Amino acid sequence: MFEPATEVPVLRTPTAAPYRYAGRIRSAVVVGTGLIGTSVALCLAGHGVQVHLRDADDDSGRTASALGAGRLDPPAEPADLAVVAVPPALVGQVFAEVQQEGLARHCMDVASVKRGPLRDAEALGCDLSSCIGSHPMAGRELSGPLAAQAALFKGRPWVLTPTERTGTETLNLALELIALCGAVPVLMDAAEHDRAVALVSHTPQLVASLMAARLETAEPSTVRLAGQGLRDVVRTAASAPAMWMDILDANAGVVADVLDDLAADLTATVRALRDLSAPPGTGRAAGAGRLADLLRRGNAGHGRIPGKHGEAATRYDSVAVLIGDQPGELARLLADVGATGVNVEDVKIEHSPRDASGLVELSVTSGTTPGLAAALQARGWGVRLADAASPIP
Ligand SMILES: NC(=O)c1ccc[n+]([C@@H]2O[C@H](COP(=O)([O-])OP(=O)(O)OC[C@H]3O[C@@H](n4cnc5c(N)ncnc54)[C@H](O)[C@@H]3O)[C@@H](O)[C@H]2O)c1
Ligand SMILES: O=C(O)C(=O)C[C@]1(C(=O)O)C=C[C@@H](O)C=C1
Repeated sequence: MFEPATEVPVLRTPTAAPYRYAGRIRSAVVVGTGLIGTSVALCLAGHGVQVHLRDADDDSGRTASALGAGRLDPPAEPADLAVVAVPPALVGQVFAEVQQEGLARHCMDVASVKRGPLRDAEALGCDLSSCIGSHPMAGRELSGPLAAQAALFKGRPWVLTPTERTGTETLNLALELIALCGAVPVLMDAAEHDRAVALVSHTPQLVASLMAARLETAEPSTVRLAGQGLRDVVRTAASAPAMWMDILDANAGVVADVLDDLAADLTATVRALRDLSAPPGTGRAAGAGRLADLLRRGNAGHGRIPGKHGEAATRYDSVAVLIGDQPGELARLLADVGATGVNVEDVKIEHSPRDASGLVELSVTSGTTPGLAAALQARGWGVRLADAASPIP
């Protein structure tokens, strides 16, 4: 396909390998100062890069600047790199503007689809040797600069889609940007990327929306019972519809193929449940078998989701601690955990809908739970040990 740059290690699969920072990016322009653009800008500014911000919406630019993401004036001479973080349908147009204005010597975008922006840039006559497509596999269900986080990309895969026309310097700058954001580069071609994200990102978004849509007309007394299971499934249903329309528009056929397979599984599951609800001796056993097989396949698929830093999912034990709903309570708990010397790998908080309390689930390395639970109990915390270890994706 193309020759990877020699100076910076290029990885086909995510690992937590260290990167050399070659110091190529001294200045950058971030176009689109929403969630992703501002998060990137905060990373760059945090590494001493001179960051210039541009957004079609003045408020967005001003807010990002006030957060310390960069300055609002344009660079006096072309910046080393423009990071284009606008909706996917506008990427080609913004690449063309950056090149026509001489705003930066190289451009990369971060859009969630890769074939469309490349096609648009080509159609608009952009110099593709200095443009590169990319997609950080990290985000939030929130938009805008106020949702930005410098740590958003830490340990996450960040896809790069260079073509045979991409210049080595452009690729090196993109790799350096990914390194500065603490992410892990994964090289793919644009079509391969779009097929992969149809399964791991675009279909999950639709499933979340479909499930959440079921709640629209549900009885308030039903919705009130929502627990963590539902919240985990529907979190991304809160995402901005306009952005997702743009993404799905650019990958519609591929996503429809994945949904066809899912629809077949749904139909089979409905049949299995109908059989299971029939009187004994009329196919109940077969229905139960097919349902059990689906649940087993779910376990197997879940187990394939990589853990932190792209490693195989690690199994952790968990300790659940009851905390009161008062200022400083969580900080006091974490300080007490810290005092025991046990490293917390993940924290989940389940709020009680009725009481002024919550259940904090601390995931810790397997084997450390008995000592941790005893130490916390000794400090007055109400503690429950979970029966089963849970993998952290
Ligand atoms: N949201 C996510 O989780 C996520 C994750 C990875 C990649 N992405 C991709 O990142 C890009 C940005 O997404 P976001 O979530 O940050 O969106 P956002 O809505 O938070 O920010 C987009 C910003 O682009 C600005 N903008 C629109 N048109 C512009 C133009 N012509 N010139 C300058 N600014 C313009 C908007 O005013 C807005 O501030 C999208 O391409 C998206 O597909 C999003
Ligand atoms: O976790 C979220 O809220 C996301 O937005 C994540 C997510 C994803 O599906 O992984 C969504 C779309 C982006 O293109 C990249 C990341």
